[in-house]
Amino acid sequence: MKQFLNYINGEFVATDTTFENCAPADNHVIGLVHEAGAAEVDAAVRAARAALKGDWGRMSVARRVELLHAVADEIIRRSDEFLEAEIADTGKPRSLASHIDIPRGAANFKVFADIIKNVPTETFEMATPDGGQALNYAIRSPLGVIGVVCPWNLPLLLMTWKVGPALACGNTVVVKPSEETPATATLLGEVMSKVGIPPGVYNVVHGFGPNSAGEFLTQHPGVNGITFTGETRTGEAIMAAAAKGVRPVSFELGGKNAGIVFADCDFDKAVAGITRSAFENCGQVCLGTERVYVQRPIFDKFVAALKAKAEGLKIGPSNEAGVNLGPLISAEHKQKVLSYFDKARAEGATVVAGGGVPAMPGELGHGHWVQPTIWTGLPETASVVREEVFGPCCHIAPFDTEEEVIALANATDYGLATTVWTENLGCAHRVAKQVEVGICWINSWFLRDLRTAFGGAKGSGIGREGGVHSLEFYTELRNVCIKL
Ligand SMILES: NC(=O)C1=CN([C@@H]2O[C@H](COP(=O)(O)OP(=O)(O)OC[C@H]3O[C@@H](n4cnc5c(N)ncnc54)[C@H](O)[C@@H]3O)[C@@H](O)[C@H]2O)C=CC1
Ligand SMILES: O=Cc1ccc(S(=O)(=O)O)cc1
Repeated sequence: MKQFLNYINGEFVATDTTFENCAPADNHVIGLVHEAGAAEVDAAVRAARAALKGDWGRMSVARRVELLHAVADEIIRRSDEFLEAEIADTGKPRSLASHIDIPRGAANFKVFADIIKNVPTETFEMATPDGGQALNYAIRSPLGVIGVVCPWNLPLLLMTWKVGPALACGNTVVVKPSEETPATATLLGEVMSKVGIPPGVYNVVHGFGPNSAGEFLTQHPGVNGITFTGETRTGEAIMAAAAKGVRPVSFELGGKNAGIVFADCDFDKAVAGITRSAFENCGQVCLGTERVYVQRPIFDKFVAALKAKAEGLKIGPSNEAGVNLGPLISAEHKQKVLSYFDKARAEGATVVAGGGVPAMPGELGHGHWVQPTIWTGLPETASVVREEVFGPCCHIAPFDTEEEVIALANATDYGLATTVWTENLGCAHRVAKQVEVGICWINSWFLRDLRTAFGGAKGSGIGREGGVHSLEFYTELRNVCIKL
């Protein structure tokens, strides 16, 4: 049976406590994950600290950049292995993982290596009170040992989105992958060894959150900063842990994102865009659209078109040709999503599409499948309109005016992303300016340039990462003032 080991100080480390890693598609056991206890987490943090003072800490930026490019190249060279590992762990369609997860996993190393190579720091000349001059210039130093706590929805992509810039800035990392998806973080350990990243720079500790590796890592006093992607409630627990020692956090949390469709939109493009934003990755994307607001003149036509799209999506295993929708990540998450399906019905929803569990053949019957689901007719106070479901579902409501839809979009504690569909650029800009989110897409969704700022407003996060914004978190900026 496959064993998923911790990766500490350049070595794969087994422990006595293991748990099963199961495939979401049919629930078969993929392998055993070796859970890190407090001792292993401590060893990983100590190794990361030692590496900061060793070869890695002394390395030139040029050499660091070279090594990170080598990491990216090695991921691409082994992309079939990464792809198989990611598909087994998540059950997502092969087409999705091969076009998004794995290439982005590699790109995250190259892009941030190039940014650190090219980004300047500021200098200011100043007059001094004695009539002389002084020169200020800034130096960026690594923050130190970074704890990286990851979710399961885009395991390699979201982990490297943190590890790439952290290492580019000269930090060392201890990664805690989600307990649901241990494979690609472990495989990345092999890549790090192969290309010559010094021991202790990249460490992986497996396990759960509370009273396990996640908590041990975030409470460890040797961790200088914590970057986390996951649920808002978990963010609260991690923030409490980070308060001890006043350590900085960067949080990418949940969302309840609105899609806004104006009557003057390019109808077919809007339908295709909302289909993707609601159902891609089986709705398990923090940027996904779970609330759709459609201007009244095209409301009925839009609902009918989205229903046709949802019912046309092919549900099935990763390797089947033409599959659009995989399973949910776990039995527990399926229960959560189905409980929202029940609540929607109980609160008076009209079920336009789906609403249940598809019949799957053979062993797939043990998997965590749900139907793409659309509701209408609910008030804004309904559970599935207020709370993040993180499944393949959306509620569609009509609106009349621009002002009204902006108020509807903003009436949430979250503030991650919005997608707006209109041919009127003036309207698009007015909406973009007023929606309380970190990311606003116009006539598009999940179109990412890694140099741009990414993060959530309100309850959807703290801080921005991406491009030079990542440097703000992963480095300490020191001003040097020389009296000339
Ligand atoms: N804003 C963003 O960029 C993204 C946000 N998410 C959010 O993530 C959620 C789904 O991911 P999940 O993995 O279920 O999130 P989660 O919050 O349950 O778990 C995320 C990670 O935190 C760890 N963890 C849990 N409790 C912990 C604790 N007390 N201390 C330390 N670590 C702990 C888990 O083991 C896991 O590695 C959704 O709510 C989604 O919106 C997911 C992807 C991106
Ligand atoms: O699911 C959340 C999510 C998806 C993508 C990205 S990014 O493209 O790496 O910015 C971040 C979070």
